[in-house]
Amino acid sequence: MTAQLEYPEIDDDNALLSIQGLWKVFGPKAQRVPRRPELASLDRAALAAKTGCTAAVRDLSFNVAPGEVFVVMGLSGSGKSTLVRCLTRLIEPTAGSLIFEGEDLRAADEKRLRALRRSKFSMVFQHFGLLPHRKVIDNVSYGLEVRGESKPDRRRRAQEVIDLVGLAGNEHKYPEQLSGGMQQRVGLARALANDPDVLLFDEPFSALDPLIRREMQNEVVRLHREVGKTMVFVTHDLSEALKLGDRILLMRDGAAIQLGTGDELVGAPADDYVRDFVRDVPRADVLTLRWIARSPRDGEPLDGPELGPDTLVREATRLVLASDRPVKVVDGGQLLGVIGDEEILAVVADPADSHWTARPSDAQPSDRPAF
Ligand SMILES: Nc1ncnc2c1ncn2[C@@H]1O[C@H](COP(=O)(O)OP(=O)(O)OP(=O)(O)O)[C@@H](O)[C@H]1O
Repeated sequence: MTAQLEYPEIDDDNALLSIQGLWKVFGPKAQRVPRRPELASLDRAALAAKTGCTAAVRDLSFNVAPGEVFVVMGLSGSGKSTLVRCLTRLIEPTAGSLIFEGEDLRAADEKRLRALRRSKFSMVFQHFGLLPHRKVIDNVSYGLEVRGESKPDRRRRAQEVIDLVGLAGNEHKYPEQLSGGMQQRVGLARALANDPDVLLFDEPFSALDPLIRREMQNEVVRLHREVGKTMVFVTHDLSEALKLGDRILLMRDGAAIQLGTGDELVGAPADDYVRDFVRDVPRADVLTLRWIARSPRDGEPLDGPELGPDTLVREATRLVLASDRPVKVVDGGQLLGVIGDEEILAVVADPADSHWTARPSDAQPSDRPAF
């Protein structure tokens, strides 16, 4: 049985970014596809065969909360890059609405869009996009220059973000003198220099080797903690998505397959596709106690140790196995359920390829933000 934990959606009023019915169709007479149900309902391959069109993004609706790290994940070709470019209309959507801070972005003219892209959004790309003939400090301050800020202001702000991303001492180097990881730090600093409301990342670390990649992921986690920016982060890497994302949108062939927190995707996959996707994830590192707590049985002692519902199974394992009493899962003084060896071992000893799903828990995700 699958756990049915409901995380309420962020409603439109408190969303920073609200996307409704978004489509991007490439190909001849693309506009007709979202409008005509007999075309809109075709899967990607059938649509391509019938019309020559590709639905890169199909009928996506979701809200992004202020301060959230929203991850868009999917295999190559699933539509991630197209989606993230549609958000600022670098790619013009075919249908749907885009509301940012209450403003209808699809109604914005070119001038307004340019201003928004300059002041509210910053993008970090896979291939850094640095200007090779400019020093680090001048790459970082480029956006401020375009915005017409004075040289002393630019320098001050550039230095601030260079320090923030750990590039101090490299201000006067040229990009080619830096390693890939350092170049991406310049990309990050440049994106932060504008003090945008939203940072958009398109597979920023895919070109980096695994160690540097992990280091840069940690850097994003740290920066998010320090500057608290809203982030939309595109990746095809599940572990990256789980590490960074408050919520993850899993896409396939342009459509949304599941939107949820990492533990929801792992604990309650929406279908076999998601189940396959998360099959190799070490569940004990992702699932929290709220997923495995059960109601106490008749006569069971309730004087065991207490843990919070957001404790990872991995962190609770030692205590649960060492305790001769069931561990109580307690939230704000309220008993949500108990956990014994059986519940822990079902997760920890689970072979990677078994069809595992969390059991329903009495625990309520009451301490989650109201998404
Ligand atoms: N300009 C275009 N013209 C026609 N088809 C396009 C265009 N851009 C993207 N597509 C198609 O749209 C689909 C989604 O592409 P997109 O690049 O958004 O996917 P992705 O998930 O970002 O993949 P990747 O990780 O490989 O970049 C693909 O089938 C792609 O071939």
